[in-house]
Amino acid sequence: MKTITFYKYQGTGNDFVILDNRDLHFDKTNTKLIEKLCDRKFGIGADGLMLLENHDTLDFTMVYYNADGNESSMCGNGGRCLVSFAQHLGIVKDTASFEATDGLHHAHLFDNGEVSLQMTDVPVVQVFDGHIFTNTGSPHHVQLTDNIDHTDVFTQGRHLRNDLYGKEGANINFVEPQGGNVFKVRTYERGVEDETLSCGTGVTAVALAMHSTQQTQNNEVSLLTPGGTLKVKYQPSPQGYTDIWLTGPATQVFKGAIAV
Ligand SMILES: N[C@@H](CCC[C@H](N)C(=O)O)C(=O)O
Repeated sequence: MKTITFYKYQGTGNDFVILDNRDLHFDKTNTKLIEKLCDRKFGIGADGLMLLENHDTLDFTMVYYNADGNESSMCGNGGRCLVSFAQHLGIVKDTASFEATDGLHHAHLFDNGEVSLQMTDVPVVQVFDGHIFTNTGSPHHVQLTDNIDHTDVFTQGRHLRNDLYGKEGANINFVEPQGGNVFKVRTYERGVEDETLSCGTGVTAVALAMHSTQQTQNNEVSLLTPGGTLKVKYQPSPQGYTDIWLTGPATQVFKGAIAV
């Protein structure tokens, strides 16, 4: 029987199966297997699966799949977890540089287990009547709500993801300002097709959306998600937002082997 050695990580409750694929042993075309490994009843269980692979000039390459088994766009919490995994493997110490689907990322690792990840620059934040749309490495819809604890994120998120964004979809974020520079956020993720406990590119989109619509004047905000607190820093400019950093915990949960 064949087994796959895996690691399970979580970043503010957004959880991932991670495989060390530096020897390229994993069959990336096996969508069904990726979906099964992420299945919470028939597999390990996760919001997504990542491969850590070699890179010619940087520390490593990140390959990201959603829980539905399909390769997707950037995952901010996943990127932070993969940086922590690279440190576990001894590939990096307290800084890292890697390539993901949206380009080059830099990261810092701190002694308290937090990881800061530089996100892609965001040239455009589109403000519509009732919502905001931006791409922070992944596409995000941001919508204000006045009772986030009682918002039906699954039903409303699924509806918006399908009816407004079609087959390609988008991630749907609900946000409620808490006063000061603090915002409560809940996210429906495409590819998971459910609410997750936190979404890194999602809270980044929320931070930029709140700044663009003058809900905050600050360059650093705290985002309270069901899985914990993340911080986003950014520099606004006439060209959009640059120097964007996502910071929060990234934790190894366990290591295991699964029969496939
Ligand atoms: N959880 C991620 C986002 C993962 C990608 C997303 N589901 C998509 O397909 O756009 C994050 O932390 O950013």
